[in-house]
Amino acid sequence: MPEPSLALRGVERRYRSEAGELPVLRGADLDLHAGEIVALVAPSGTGKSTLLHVAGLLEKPDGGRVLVEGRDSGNLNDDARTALRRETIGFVYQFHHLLPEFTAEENVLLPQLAASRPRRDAETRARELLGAFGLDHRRDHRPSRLSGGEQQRVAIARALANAPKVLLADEPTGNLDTGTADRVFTELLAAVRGRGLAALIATHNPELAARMDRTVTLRDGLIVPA
Ligand SMILES: Nc1ncnc2c1ncn2[C@@H]1O[C@H](COP(=O)(O)OP(=O)(O)OP(=O)(O)O)[C@@H](O)[C@H]1O
Repeated sequence: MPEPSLALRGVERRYRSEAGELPVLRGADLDLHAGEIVALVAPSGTGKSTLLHVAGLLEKPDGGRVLVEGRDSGNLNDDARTALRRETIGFVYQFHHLLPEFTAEENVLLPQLAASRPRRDAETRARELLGAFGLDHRRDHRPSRLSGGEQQRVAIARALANAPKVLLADEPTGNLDTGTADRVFTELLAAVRGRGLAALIATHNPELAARMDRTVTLRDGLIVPA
């Protein structure tokens, strides 16, 4: 078996507050291989977002390890971890999180410039990606002038901008009406499959989960088959 694109090994995450300590992840394990799309379906408050943020190197685990293509993120300083995240992981949120003062094209361009891609290459890639999501005519629009479905398509294009190996998504179509959600989700799956990425996608929708390769859930802070 080749090395997983993303591996969680005994990942722990707990939140501290005045009320005490809340252990959310208590030793979570996961292997996610290239070409594999996994649904994460679990009740509200069980830790899906926490898991995605830790897996996506946005939050550090309190224990255990997160390995991306075999590289242990725990051994890296903050800059190196940010660079690893930028180069290997794309993240799609429920609410698009696009930068409001920038156009669609600029939103897809900026992560590439942050990763030191030459501007001309980055512009070409941003246009290709927006074109692939049917957004040629929306390139120069700011997010507020886009529909919800268009905003999420731009967010997906942005997540793919640095050609990641792993795509993580937290309810990526949870904010859209049913018909739009279905279309955007179909496009997301096609983009992930076409690129052979490893993906972990949180959803509350069993029909969307059924379109992925397998489903996992969170139980008592562990990742288990659903
Ligand atoms: N920064 C934080 N500080 C303190 N507690 C937090 C923090 N983030 C999350 N929690 C708590 O940790 C638990 C898991 O939260 P998380 O957002 O990961 O759940 P979730 O499964 O994604 O929920 P939902 O489906 O409602 O989005 C919840 O009880 C939440 O209140």
